[in-house]
Amino acid sequence: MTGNSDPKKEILAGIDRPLRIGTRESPLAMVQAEMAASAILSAHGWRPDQVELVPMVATGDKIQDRALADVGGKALWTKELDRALRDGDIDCAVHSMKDVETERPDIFTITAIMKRADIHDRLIGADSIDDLPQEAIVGTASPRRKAQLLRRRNDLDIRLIRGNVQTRLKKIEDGEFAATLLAAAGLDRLDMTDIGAEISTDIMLPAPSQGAIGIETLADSNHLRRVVREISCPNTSRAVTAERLFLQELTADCHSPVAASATIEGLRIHLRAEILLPDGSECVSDAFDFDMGDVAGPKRLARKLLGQASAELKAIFGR
Ligand SMILES: NCc1[nH]cc(CCC(=O)O)c1CC(=O)O
Repeated sequence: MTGNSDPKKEILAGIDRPLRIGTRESPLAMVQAEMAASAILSAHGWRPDQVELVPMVATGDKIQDRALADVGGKALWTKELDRALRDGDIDCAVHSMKDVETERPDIFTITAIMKRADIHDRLIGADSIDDLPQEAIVGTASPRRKAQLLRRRNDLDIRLIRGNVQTRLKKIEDGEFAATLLAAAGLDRLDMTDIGAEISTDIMLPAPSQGAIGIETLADSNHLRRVVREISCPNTSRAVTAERLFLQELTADCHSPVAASATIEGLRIHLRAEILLPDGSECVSDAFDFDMGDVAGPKRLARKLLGQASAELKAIFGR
């Protein structure tokens, strides 16, 4: 870096080609990448042609016949973007933070987390979980949603549903499933704001990081980090970091029956969380308040929940 001290100038000077933004190519991922792109453009006052989306297919998108929780190997949503980022084919990668493992290769860093959207889940196919017919077939690929549904309605017939948001909605229309659950954030971003009924977080606490979009860069690229971090929302970052530390302490991921939701209250973080048996027969939940910088807070909550769990529930988390 030269001694020239106008940071904006340095940033612009470094970009002798458009900023290449990597994304999965599902319709939702593309919308999210466009949101990141336009936020970067307006943060730096760039012209539209100074960013470029680079779409790619993730392993998780290719495998449609099984629950991803059953697929061996990790990084099902991130592997392809990781390779492109590592090889310099893209400058940054846009992810749904919910799908990003807590253990990431050291060469990457999550440089920005954008302002969070609605964290709720929405039920499609009925007005509420209690309104579902006896033994209704409900589609979900999420062990968390499955466990939370069964906890409230153990008569329900929960079956695997896969595919992107549009595919899943079609399966409800066609009557293959009576109902399904989708993140409000995804539906809203796809302009489906009037689809589905909001489920209270008391019934269905969301997945850690739900509703948050993150942008990853190489850890050693100061230049790109400065470009990208402009679009980070500090409070969303703090909340998502707390939820991810909780998840990490459990050695769990988005295929685990785990829910967590942090909110910022002044200089404190309020973190609610729960762990469940997959059949919903056990749910251990609690909430902690801790200071913003206290990275041990989320870990204490994780250990407290494990401490109250049965041997069977502990075993889900390898304890
Ligand atoms: N695992 C798929 C996934 N990852 C992120 C979202 C929604 C968007 C978000 O939470 O930001 C979804 C779809 C869903 O759960 O309905």
